[in-house]
Amino acid sequence: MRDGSHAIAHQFDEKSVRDMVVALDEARVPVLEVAHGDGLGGSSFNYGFSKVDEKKLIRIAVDNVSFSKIACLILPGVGTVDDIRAVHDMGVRIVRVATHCTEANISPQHFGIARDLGLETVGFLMMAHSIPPEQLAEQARIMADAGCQCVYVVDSAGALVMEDVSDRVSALRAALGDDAQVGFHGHQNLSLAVANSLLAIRAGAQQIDGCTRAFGAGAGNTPTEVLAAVCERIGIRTGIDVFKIVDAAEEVVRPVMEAEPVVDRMSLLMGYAGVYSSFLRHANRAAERYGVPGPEILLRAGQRRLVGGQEDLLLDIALEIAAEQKAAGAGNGAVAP
Ligand SMILES: C[C@H](O)CC(=O)C(=O)O
Ligand SMILES: [Mn+2]
Repeated sequence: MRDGSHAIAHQFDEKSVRDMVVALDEARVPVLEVAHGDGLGGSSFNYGFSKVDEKKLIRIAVDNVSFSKIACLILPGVGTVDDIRAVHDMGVRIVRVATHCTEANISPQHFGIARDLGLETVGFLMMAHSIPPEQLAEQARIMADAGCQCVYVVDSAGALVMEDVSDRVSALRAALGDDAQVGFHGHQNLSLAVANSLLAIRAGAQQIDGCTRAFGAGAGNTPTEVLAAVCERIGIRTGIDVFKIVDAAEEVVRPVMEAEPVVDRMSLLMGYAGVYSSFLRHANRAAERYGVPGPEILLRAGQRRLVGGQEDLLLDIALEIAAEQKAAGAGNGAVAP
């Protein structure tokens, strides 16, 4: 539900969250993540305002599970340690601290406080395609040393291709040993999220993210029901009830979605150019507002290696393209003196 929040511009209401939580809990999904798409405190001009306060939605989630643990994501600086304390008091069991993959050094305070509160901890190294495995492993070590119990390779752009995933997971496994588990969070922009998740499992990842019906940013995330079915076919026990998750995906989650995430020109280019999946709706809006091509915005965002938090720079790029278009238009048909 947290990544799905991006796909509906953070417009979840109470009923949708309640219905999804009940269905996923019944399907025995071990962890359910609820928050604004950009984590606790994400509701803002830069990221987009939530329709319903995330704390209300988190309360609903906590009150409606009997099996699943509720998790919240937090980006240090977007959310604060007070948010961690608040969600702990509400009954959240897991805190997932997300940083850009080169910035693990902003996470130790958050892991420390979460562990002191008795929360389970997960670290999210976002845009993991943008640095090599050994460097990613060094960043993972910073998180583990700070008390993180599972460090994720986060393919925010859906840009990792097969061995790109297993090499990163293996590097993290080697660097972390028994100190922390390794996880994988995939996006579908190159249609590889399920295959990449299997490769992550084979390389030793113990926690894998998914979204039923792929309901997440960009072309969506690893579809949980597909991954659960595939795992069952090849003898990997997830504990998820395949028939119940398939029903939940079709009957409960799909009706909440505005549209099915697809690999179309925009989302494919995100995977191709290594662009943060949650930029999709922001780029579409900027393209429409300034009358410029969305794909061009994404390609330039990739060239500039924009990272999460730089959503406002998509507007700068759109304005730059608009200015170029105007200059080219003014040049056309001009008569030489
Ligand atoms: C805050 C981001 O949306 C986290 C995430 O899901 C990703 O980087 O992917
Ligand atoms: Mn994501």
